[in-house]
Amino acid sequence: MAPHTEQLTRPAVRLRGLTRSFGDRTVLDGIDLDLPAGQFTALLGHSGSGKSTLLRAVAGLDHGVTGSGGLSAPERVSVVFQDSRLLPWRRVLDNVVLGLDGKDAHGKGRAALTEVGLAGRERAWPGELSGGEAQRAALARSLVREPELLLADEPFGALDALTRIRMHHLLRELWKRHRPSVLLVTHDVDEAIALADRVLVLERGRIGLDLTVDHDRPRGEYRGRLLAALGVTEDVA
Ligand SMILES: Nc1ncnc2c1ncn2[C@@H]1O[C@H](COP(=O)(O)OP(=O)(O)OP(=O)(O)O)[C@@H](O)[C@H]1O
Repeated sequence: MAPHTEQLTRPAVRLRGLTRSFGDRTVLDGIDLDLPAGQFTALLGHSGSGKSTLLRAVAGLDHGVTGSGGLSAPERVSVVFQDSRLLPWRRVLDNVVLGLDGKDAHGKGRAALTEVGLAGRERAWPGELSGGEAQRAALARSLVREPELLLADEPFGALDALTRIRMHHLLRELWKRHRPSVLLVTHDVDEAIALADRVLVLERGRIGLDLTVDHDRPRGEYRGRLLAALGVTEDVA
């Protein structure tokens, strides 16, 4: 990915009136949203609120969406899911460069694996990796494609707490270095505040809260507002 050279002016993603229904149930109800280029955005919401549906729409994977004003997203989009989706019958490096053209694909793949801390594991089989290592490999597979937009659907949801924290650092570092736009779907308010510069809450098919996070301010300020937007009180009897 090219180093960050431009200001956050040009929207990478632009949604106008994005609507998605399944039968008579409307899950996304006319969403208007701009994601500026290079911004790290997290999307929170209750289970079933439509987070993955929105992400799939932005990824161009859902042809059932409708909209009054269209949907635009960059050409180079990478998606990372909760499971790494590595092909078990291909070695790690081959997974990372799968489908990649160009004579230096393997060199780029090795560099990406080094960036995510997997140098030396190029010839391992996916089954030999831990959950965290597999997600690192999935991130390398995304990176090597130099995405303008990285979509991540609960990428750390299946990891233990310590591995999650390490992965948070890694993702934030990779983002700072390469500056793709990121849209991270998560259930975890603390993860959203730790990683993102903007946190959205999806509620009844709309963006119910749109919060800009200043990382120099105490996280508690944001935590309370986000939990309240999700209808959660912090008091434990
Ligand atoms: N292909 C589909 N057919 C029918 N209903 C669907 C389909 N995909 C999603 N839905 C419904 O749309 C709603 C939103 O689903 P979605 O997976 O986007 O929620 P989510 O916020 O990502 O949930 P979670 O946090 O549990 O992953 C759910 O009620 C789900 O059952």
